[in-house]
Amino acid sequence: MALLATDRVGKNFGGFRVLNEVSLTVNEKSFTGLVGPNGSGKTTLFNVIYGLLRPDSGAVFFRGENITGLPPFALYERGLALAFQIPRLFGSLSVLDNLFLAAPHVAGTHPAAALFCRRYWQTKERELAARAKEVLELLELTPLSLKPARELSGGQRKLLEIGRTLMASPTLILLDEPAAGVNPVLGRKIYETLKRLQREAGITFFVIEHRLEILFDFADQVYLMDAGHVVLAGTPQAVLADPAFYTIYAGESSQWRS
Ligand SMILES: Nc1ncnc2c1ncn2[C@@H]1O[C@H](COP(=O)(O)OP(=O)(O)OP(=O)(O)O)[C@@H](O)[C@H]1O
Repeated sequence: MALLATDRVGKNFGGFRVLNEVSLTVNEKSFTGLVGPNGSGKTTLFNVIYGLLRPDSGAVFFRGENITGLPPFALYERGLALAFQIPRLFGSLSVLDNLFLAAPHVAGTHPAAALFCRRYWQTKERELAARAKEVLELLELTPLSLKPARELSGGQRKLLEIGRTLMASPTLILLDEPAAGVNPVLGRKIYETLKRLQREAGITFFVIEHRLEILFDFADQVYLMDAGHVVLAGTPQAVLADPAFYTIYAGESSQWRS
């Protein structure tokens, strides 16, 4: 069943067509990859899905609901989270505090709320602590809980960024290049963790990746974009067996641009 769907999404930047009638679906509990050469429109599509950009045409559906143009916080609360390529962490705060700050439905510390809803906040805090503990265990970051985020290695920061998305117990996580900037062994380890989350927690992943040699070992389904179009879709094996894949990666294709 389709958890996420884009229906003929179009986006122009100053007369340049960056997304052209992009229609795709991400099935529930799948590990779906989005690949394509530089500038093919992958990040723009993620930004449209995540409400960071408004499409010029078309629509985005999440669990059957039209979410086009909804802001990121509204999507996060619905179970759709995005992990940025460059982790957006608070460097001087601990790993644990970075997780706390990512939790949804935290309305802040209004004095009236603190005074009159004490029991509510105490329960809320206990729930948050339990969730953070779970997330740290899932990502094997427990020993680093109290370390300031700026002292983490590149790979650990990526895991913490993913951990921040997990605080909302999301149904779907969009990931922009989780293996970028880390060595191949760590890149694979990150993917193994994601795959475990897919299997054990039933989380759906939609992942942009340039490191195809890693992604293709983990994805169930892959979309290939070129010049703003989806040009191939299928299992990694099917995509690799299609001559169009090699033409595009040889940089010969721009015939779809309009
Ligand atoms: N805010 C913007 N204003 C103008 N043009 C933009 C903007 N964002 C992206 N573009 C252009 O849109 C095209 C698609 O960019 P996008 O970042 O979506 O591609 P991508 O497939 O994610 O590339 P990469 O793999 O290099 O990250 C590029 O030509 C880019 O220069």
